[in-house]
Amino acid sequence: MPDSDIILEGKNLNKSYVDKGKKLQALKDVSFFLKNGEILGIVGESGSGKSTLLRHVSCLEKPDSGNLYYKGTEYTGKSPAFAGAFLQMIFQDAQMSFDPRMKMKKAVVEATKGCGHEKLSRILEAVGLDESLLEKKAGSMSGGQCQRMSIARALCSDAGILLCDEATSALDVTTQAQVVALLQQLREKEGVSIIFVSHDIALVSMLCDRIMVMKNGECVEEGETGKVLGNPQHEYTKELLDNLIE
Ligand SMILES: Nc1ncnc2c1ncn2[C@@H]1O[C@H](COP(=O)(O)OP(=O)(O)OP(=O)(O)O)[C@@H](O)[C@H]1O
Repeated sequence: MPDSDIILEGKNLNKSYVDKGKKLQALKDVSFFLKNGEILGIVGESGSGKSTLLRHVSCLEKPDSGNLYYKGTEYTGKSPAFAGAFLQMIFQDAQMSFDPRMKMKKAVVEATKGCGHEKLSRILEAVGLDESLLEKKAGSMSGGQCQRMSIARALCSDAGILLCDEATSALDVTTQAQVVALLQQLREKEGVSIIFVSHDIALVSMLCDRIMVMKNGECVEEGETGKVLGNPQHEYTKELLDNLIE
């Protein structure tokens, strides 16, 4: 694919935190790219910097150094609202991401600055939710329904990129499979591009076109899923795969 197919890019991102007087570098010169319509998986053990990277990509945090680009235009240091026009985060606990006092209809339409009814109906159908759920509040919906609704909310906003942070980790196996199938379908039918962060390498290998492996804030390996998993170059990737087989 030519470079013009790259929709999102991060170059040499660095971020340090000071915790109890100790400096911790959570991102060490991390670079990545996401092509249009691609699903990029980011794997790595707890604390490797996956969520930190997504928070930077979505402008919830600013890097100490490094640059972010959307379709070749730099957006480093812009606001989360600015980034929200082209990307949306999907979190692990979808229920918590909704105001418990608010009906879904208000929550979704408000967050998307008045998504029209026709579009909302089409998106609800695409994510496999009945329109009657719009009258419910988050507390009276299942985890799977809430996660689908949070994906619907993201799609209503016209963002073409979804950043999924352990988005299926809190779901039971059946619901997890349904949400994964939905993400694949959204990529095929709606051309959505996705970064899928997970500690579950088996799930990532099933869903993602490319994989990036993170360890201690660094990207240690990156490439097409089949190539990385079929012939891992880094010891850490080999370890992750060995753990999977055991
Ligand atoms: N605001 C912060 N202040 C201090 N340290 C932080 C902050 N945010 C993240 N960290 C540290 O940065 C490192 C990376 O954390 P991060 O949450 O990105 O890892 P992760 O790979 O997403 O882990 P998990 O899979 O458990 O979610 C961790 O050591 C974490 O404690």
